Amino acid sequence: MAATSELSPSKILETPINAHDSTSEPHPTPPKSPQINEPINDVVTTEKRKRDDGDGNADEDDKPSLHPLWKTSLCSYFRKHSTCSHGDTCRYAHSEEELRQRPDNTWDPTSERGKKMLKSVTGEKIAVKDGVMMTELVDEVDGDGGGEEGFASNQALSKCLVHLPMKWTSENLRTFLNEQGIPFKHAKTRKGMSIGFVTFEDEEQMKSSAKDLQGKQIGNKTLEVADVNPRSFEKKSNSNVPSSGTLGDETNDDNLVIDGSESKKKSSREVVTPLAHLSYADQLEQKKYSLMQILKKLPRNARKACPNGVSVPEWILKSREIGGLPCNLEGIIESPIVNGYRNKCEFSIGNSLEGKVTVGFSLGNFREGVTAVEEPVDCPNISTIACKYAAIFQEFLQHTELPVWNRFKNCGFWRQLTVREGRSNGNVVDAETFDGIAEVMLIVQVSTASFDNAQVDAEFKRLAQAFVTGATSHCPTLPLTALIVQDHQGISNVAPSDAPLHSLPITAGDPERDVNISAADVRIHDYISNLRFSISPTSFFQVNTLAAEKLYSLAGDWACLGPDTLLFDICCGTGAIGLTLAHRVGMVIGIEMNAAAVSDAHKNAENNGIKNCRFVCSKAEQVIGSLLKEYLDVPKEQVDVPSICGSVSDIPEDSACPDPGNGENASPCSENNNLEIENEVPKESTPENGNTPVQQFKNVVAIVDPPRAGLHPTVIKALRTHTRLRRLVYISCNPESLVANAIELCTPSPTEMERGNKDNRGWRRMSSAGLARHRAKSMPISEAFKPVKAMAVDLFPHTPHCELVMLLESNLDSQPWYIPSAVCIMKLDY
Ligand SMILES: C[S@@+](CC[C@H](N)C(=O)[O-])C[C@H]1O[C@@H](n2cnc3c(N)ncnc32)[C@H](O)[C@@H]1O
Repeated sequence: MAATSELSPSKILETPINAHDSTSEPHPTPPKSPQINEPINDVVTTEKRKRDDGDGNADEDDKPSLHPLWKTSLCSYFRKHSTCSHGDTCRYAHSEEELRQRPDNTWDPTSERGKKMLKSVTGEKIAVKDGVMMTELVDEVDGDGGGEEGFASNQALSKCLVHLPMKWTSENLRTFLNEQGIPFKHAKTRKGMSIGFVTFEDEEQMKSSAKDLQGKQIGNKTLEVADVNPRSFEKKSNSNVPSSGTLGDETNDDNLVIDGSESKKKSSREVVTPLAHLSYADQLEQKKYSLMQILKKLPRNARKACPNGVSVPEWILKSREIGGLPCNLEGIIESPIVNGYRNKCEFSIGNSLEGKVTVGFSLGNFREGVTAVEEPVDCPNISTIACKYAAIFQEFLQHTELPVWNRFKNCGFWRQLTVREGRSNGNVVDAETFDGIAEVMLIVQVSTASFDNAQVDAEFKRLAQAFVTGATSHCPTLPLTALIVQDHQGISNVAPSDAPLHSLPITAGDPERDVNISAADVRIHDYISNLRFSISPTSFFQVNTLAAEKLYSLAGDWACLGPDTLLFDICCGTGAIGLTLAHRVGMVIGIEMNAAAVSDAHKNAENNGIKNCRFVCSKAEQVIGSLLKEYLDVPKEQVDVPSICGSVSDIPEDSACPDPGNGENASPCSENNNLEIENEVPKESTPENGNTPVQQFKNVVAIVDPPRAGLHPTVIKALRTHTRLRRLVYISCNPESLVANAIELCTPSPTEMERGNKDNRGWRRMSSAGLARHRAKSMPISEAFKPVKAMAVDLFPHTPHCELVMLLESNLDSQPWYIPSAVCIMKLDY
């Protein structure tokens, strides 16, 4: 990879990107060098590819000018024909062995390794290629009985097995070892994790068994064997071993670190900012390439899902001319700042590989056996201020009497630190002086259950004092606006939005200022497009404010807004999109399930003097139908738009629809948010009282910006089937779910509905695209959208993530089946 980072940006941009996939044949001509912010579609022609690598005979190491993507994709021509006229000089790999890893550490998604990786990512199981780095107390390994002596007393004769099937019990593991003829003394698994612990009779048995087990296949998983070492650092007196009953029965000798090979260990920089070793131009190139690979799934899957007897839409046919893409990917908008841009950082708390209680980033996935936390050293996306507060907190934790959360035992006290920053208007943050960062909110997540109130209160006082002293003793003084404690008992650190919050006084004993503001009133502020935004502790706000400004204005431009426009801002958070675009439309309806964010949105409208917005607090799937009906289902004579069959709210919520492919609900929601419609802004502009007659909105647009899982099927169905909604701007930080949702939105309807197509069995094993194809079949007959254009906006420099924006439009007249009366009959049929 050294050659990659040495390449100059201009070199990269002059070098063609391989974007041909297994469906494009014969060999495509590589596109003219794509420039940042220019269309980057690779045109497929019948010409042969030109070589760009001289005679192609030199060793890879001797080729500093090689494209970073050299041999990082499999040659589709070779795959199909088992031959390729370029032979060894082909820039695409002819075998899995020849295939190189991409600079962002991913593999060609069509390769075996790529598929494996994709599977593990979509199933939320991040592969442990980084080794096992468990630094927590693991003496009580299993809860499923066995009655055996724990292995803690035999650490020297124990090994940790990684990549076991998650569901295996200790009995499964023991059966497996017996079947494989592996002798052992004890064997246990850990519930909810893919690791197990095996203790052997003696060293010789351990060595030979470890050798036999290493690399064994269990299903599609490859077993890894890691060491279990006593944590010598724990032998010293450790103030983090609690005096309370929760962890108090541990002896220091029971503290273990399970450790993979040295060579595999990663730094927090590599984990958090895996692209940081590339120049920014190269990073953008990487992201475009990855996005293109994902976007190609849209026409492929929509074609597959296209019903028999219905002609394949033009956009799918044309996709071959643009390298298999669904529409032009118009480029990628750079982030205005690339370093220290994050205004929100969540720091884990755990033991470092050296055993020190550390506030920083986890080096991997807990379920896969990685618990080590390392300081946020050299992570260029993290602001200096956030690192300073992490360091202050880490120092505090060295002397606290309360224990750090233990993920094995689900007990402990200190769990997580979140640092949120607010800028002053128009300021680009200066990493050294903190100029531009006007406010900081610290949120410390704890679990107070089973701890003595008096002790907890005393610790909170010391904590507040530590932050105040740390902030004021720094030169220049660090801003500190609020200190919040979030009390959360759950297994993972992801707390529900209604987890109790308490505000701690941070006034350094100044009685004048020593009033405790209620946590519900605590906000920090930031600016987008000159509007001031209030942000509550749990409200979503884009982490890169300056880049978000570009994202929102792009979405507004593509939405074709005007005074006649009714804009639905779906998943609106604090109202950022709707409010920044409110001056360009007649009215905004924002929908958001987080009550604190909706309250922020109201405040933000009021504080910025915006009167044409209404914010509704609910899950979008629960209100989208009734809102569309309320605003759009007006008598025919009032609206100059063909109307098919009335309201989507007539469509029952699809309770039979499975959850998104990852097994999670599309929208986790705290119970108290459901279906509550909060006060509207402004009251007098709602249609019920007639001040804003609904017929004035000739143009109806939705901008959706859902969480990573994408939109709920009910929302997709409502957006697609409402005849007045013809333009949809989809913003997503997860292009996979955008593509999956777009498959449902863009696949043509059959001429008549298939009956009994609700068999969702097996959806858990489906890819998100497969599931979308399946769902597309049960979409009521309706006009499909078509992808018009797409553009990326880089909100996350140094990481593989990127926001993707896609414009989808529908054109009712172009549908051959569109005969209003006939359609109505079909709909009734449905
Ligand atoms: C990616 S954020 C976008 C927020 C906002 N558009 C912005 O740019 O700041 C997604 C938002 O969707 C909200 N959300 C998640 N599921 C939802 C649902 N089912 N209905 C409504 N809002 C939802 C989250 O609370 C979060 O505020």
